[in-house]
Amino acid sequence: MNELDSVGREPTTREASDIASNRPAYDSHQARPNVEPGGIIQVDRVSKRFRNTVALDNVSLRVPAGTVFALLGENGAGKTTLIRILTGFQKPDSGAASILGHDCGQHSEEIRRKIGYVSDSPALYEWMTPPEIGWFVSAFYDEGFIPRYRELIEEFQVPPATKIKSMSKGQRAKVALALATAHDPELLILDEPTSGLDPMVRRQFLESMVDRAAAGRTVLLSSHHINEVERVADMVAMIHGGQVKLVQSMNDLKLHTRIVTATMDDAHVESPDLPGRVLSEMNNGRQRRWVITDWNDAGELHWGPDDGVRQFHVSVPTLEEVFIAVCGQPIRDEPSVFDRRQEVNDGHFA
Ligand SMILES: Nc1ncnc2c1ncn2[C@@H]1O[C@H](COP(=O)(O)OP(=O)(O)OP(=O)(O)O)[C@@H](O)[C@H]1O
Repeated sequence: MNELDSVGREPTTREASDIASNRPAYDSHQARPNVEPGGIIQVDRVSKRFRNTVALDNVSLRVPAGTVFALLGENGAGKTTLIRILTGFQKPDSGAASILGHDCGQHSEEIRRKIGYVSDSPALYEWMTPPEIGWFVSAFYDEGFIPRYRELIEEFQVPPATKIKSMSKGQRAKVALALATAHDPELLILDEPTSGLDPMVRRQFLESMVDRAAAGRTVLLSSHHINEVERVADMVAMIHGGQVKLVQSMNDLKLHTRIVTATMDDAHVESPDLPGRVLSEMNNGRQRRWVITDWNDAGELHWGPDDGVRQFHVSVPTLEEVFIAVCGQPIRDEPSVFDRRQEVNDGHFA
């Protein structure tokens, strides 16, 4: 048994299944295979500056096939700039990016034909109805496009006779998603896809992303909704001030990230060694708090009076707590519904 703690509490495997059981019904993390990094998207040392603003600073990323990969960052972090570079709408100042082996700057048309892309404010022909716009866009794709598009429009319950200009934001978003996915792209890129949508429509969007990944497709999604990312993403890249601060699979985050809090004997005691990499440290007199990644399961804490530790406690952080530790500030979002911090380790000394 792979126990972490000093008092014989739950092993990591149990903890992972407990976490999964708190997930909403549409979450299919457990059903999906572990995908090895393959690099359907490759970003190498990309930088982009707008006058005095550094939008991207030496960003490198690999997005494995068959995953929902989330770019998580606060407003202005650089998410849209990265997506615009990937889709060829913007050129990097330096570095290189490729999708499905095609250079994003040189082969943007080829890339756009192969992928699906929904921007944060999709531009649709206002005077057209859903069938008309579908017919128009189908000219760029094979004959399978129209039947799949019809299916999606029906599934999303979009009113077929209503012109785009008379549609609600959610209905327009559904049309945009149907247009972006009817050619069954290997890669779907979504920039803030659920922003401004009502909960039902958001849920449908999230479900469809998870379904796509389950079918082996890849979804790159930009978001500052931590709770949504936590529910649907397989991997997350935390972006702050144009820099990628952390890239990790959600599984690894849960298994190998911990918060350790300790009360020391006195304020001057040196912090003891920790089995992992410290993301953040809070030192407030006798109270210490560390957010740690690369937590080594074998590295049980055996702290005691000899270490100057009076008592300590180990728990699994929420994604938001990891984000704050990594990026140094909270992300503006509604409270996470996936607040499932669990105690996995504590020890008390008289
Ligand atoms: N065309 C532009 N001209 C000048 N500055 C820009 C331009 N595009 C982006 N920026 C700046 O680059 C930085 C990154 O912007 P970006 O839109 O990529 O962030 P974001 O993470 O997508 O934010 P949000 O979540 O608010 O959409 C911001 O400071 C932004 O003001």
